[in-house]
Amino acid sequence: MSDAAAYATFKQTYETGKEIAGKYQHLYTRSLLFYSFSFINQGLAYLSIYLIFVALFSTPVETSAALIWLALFAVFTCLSGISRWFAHDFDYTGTLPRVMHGLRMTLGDKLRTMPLERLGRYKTGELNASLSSNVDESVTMLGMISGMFLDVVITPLVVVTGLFFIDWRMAVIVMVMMPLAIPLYKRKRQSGMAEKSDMGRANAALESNIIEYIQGLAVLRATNQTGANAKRLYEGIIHVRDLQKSTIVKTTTLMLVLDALILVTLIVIGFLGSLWVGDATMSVAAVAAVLVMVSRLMEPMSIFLAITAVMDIMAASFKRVKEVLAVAPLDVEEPQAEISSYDVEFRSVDFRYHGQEDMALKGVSVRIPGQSMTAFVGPSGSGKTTMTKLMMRYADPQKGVIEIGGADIRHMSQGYLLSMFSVVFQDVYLFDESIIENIRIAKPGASDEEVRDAARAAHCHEFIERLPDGYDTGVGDIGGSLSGGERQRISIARAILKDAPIVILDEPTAALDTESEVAVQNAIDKLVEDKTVIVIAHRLSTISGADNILVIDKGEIVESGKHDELIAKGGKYFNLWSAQQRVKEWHISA
Ligand SMILES: Nc1ncnc2c1ncn2[C@@H]1O[C@H](COP(=O)(O)OP(=O)(O)OP(=O)(O)O)[C@@H](O)[C@H]1O
Repeated sequence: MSDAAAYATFKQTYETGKEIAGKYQHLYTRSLLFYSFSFINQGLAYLSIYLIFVALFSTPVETSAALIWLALFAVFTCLSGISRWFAHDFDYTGTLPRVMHGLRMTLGDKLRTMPLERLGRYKTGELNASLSSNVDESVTMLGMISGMFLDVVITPLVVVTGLFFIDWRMAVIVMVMMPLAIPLYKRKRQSGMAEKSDMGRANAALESNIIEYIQGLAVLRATNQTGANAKRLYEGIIHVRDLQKSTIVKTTTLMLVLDALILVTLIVIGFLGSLWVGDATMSVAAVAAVLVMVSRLMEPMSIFLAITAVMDIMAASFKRVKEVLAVAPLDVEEPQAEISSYDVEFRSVDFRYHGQEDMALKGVSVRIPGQSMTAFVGPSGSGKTTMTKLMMRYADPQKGVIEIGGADIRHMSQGYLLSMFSVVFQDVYLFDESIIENIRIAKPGASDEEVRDAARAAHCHEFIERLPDGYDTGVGDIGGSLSGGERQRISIARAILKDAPIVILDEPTAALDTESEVAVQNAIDKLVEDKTVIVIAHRLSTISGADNILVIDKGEIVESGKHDELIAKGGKYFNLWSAQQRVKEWHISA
């Protein structure tokens, strides 16, 4: 234990423990002090066994002295037990679950404020692992480890110090034998961290493979690809099994060697003790007491390597938690912005996605006037969605400024900025709650009547009323039985309820049949009244009435104007329009 590397590790573990404990640090430190006090008393209790034996082995037997030393033994044991009670899991009132809760809440807040672009780089399973198993492992192991570690260190130290007063030769034997464990410890520590990191990575990858496999099962079945993906999952399971096997084999071997070392110590003590009793340089009481004490140390010493494994798992798990906590939120610059309108302006905006070579947006400068309808058109991958994402601060552009109402959006809090937007996507996510709560999510606190009014305006009241429990029908109960158009209209009801001044429509009617399209279009007409409306459109016929059309190509705005102006110009828009007209004609003649 006096070895520098071991000391550093103990210190690091202590520091990690303080970090995990967060605002309960003082209780953690207090708990360690109580544990230390407990194990000092435990060592003293073991030493008092010697005094009891001396009294019992004397002729005649000194019964009253034996009883006094027994009382002392009882006092030390009680003090040890009581202080362990105060130390346990920081204190006996349940601090540990509070630490776990606190850490999860901090992680939850981090996910809420993390730039969406950064969030998108994680696999679902990775975040799942950080929030659940890694938090569990970090905190639970912290609770386990503090007591175990101090038990292994302090009790033997007290006993060995006491042994010097009983028989220095015995103390030397124990001091020589015990440090032999240090090379084992060092070897285990070196390989341990790498193993635990590998295991952590393999488990996170497996969790994310499982989630992706389950989420994508419907698509995989439809494309008859279950076999190929199951193979990836199977390989992940095998990899985790192999890592576990190798860790168990290594750890068990080292533990058996350590157990053997302790047994050899006992045999050496018994053998030399017998010789020294024989030449009258040591008493029978002393040999008996030393054998009892050293065998009592066996249990904590034999779990010594298990403790190092726990220290490694805790450090590796908390490292993953810390990686998530270290992601910087999008800063909100001071002073907070005051806005005068809902115009949206891009000034020389360049944006490149993380890890991509090509720019998604190049020198985009455009003003989208408030209370008007602007359409983004252009080929797939041209940057239309990226423009809408940047308005909501999905990420900050590498160059340029985005303003709303004349104010830089970096000067707006996330809550304020997002309160200005309603978005209707093609894919509508419904939470596993009732229909009414699914709509109310857009405006928590809205009354039932407000929600129903929004649903009526979005033309979904009728189909909701026909569901088994009307508005209280659980989305989980009806599963995928809502049609695309119905889901769209629920999404529009959310947007109507939110009543935000800027509405983004990501081509919501593109995937619908004609009947649903008419219903959804009616709902949209209600939603966009008096709003700044931005429509991402592939089918140009749906936006020919827009106040302004921006034609985007390879991240640049290449044309802008009204439909008639752009047609007259005979450029990119004209080509897109003509191509779509030709497709329509083919459909009619086919
Ligand atoms: N999360 C992402 N990470 C990396 N690259 C991305 C990401 N999202 C989009 N891109 C890339 O940025 C470019 C612009 O994408 P964007 O989604 O803005 O295009 P779009 O015009 O909306 O396309 P579509 O009409 O197909 O939706 C594309 O090259 C795309 O591959």
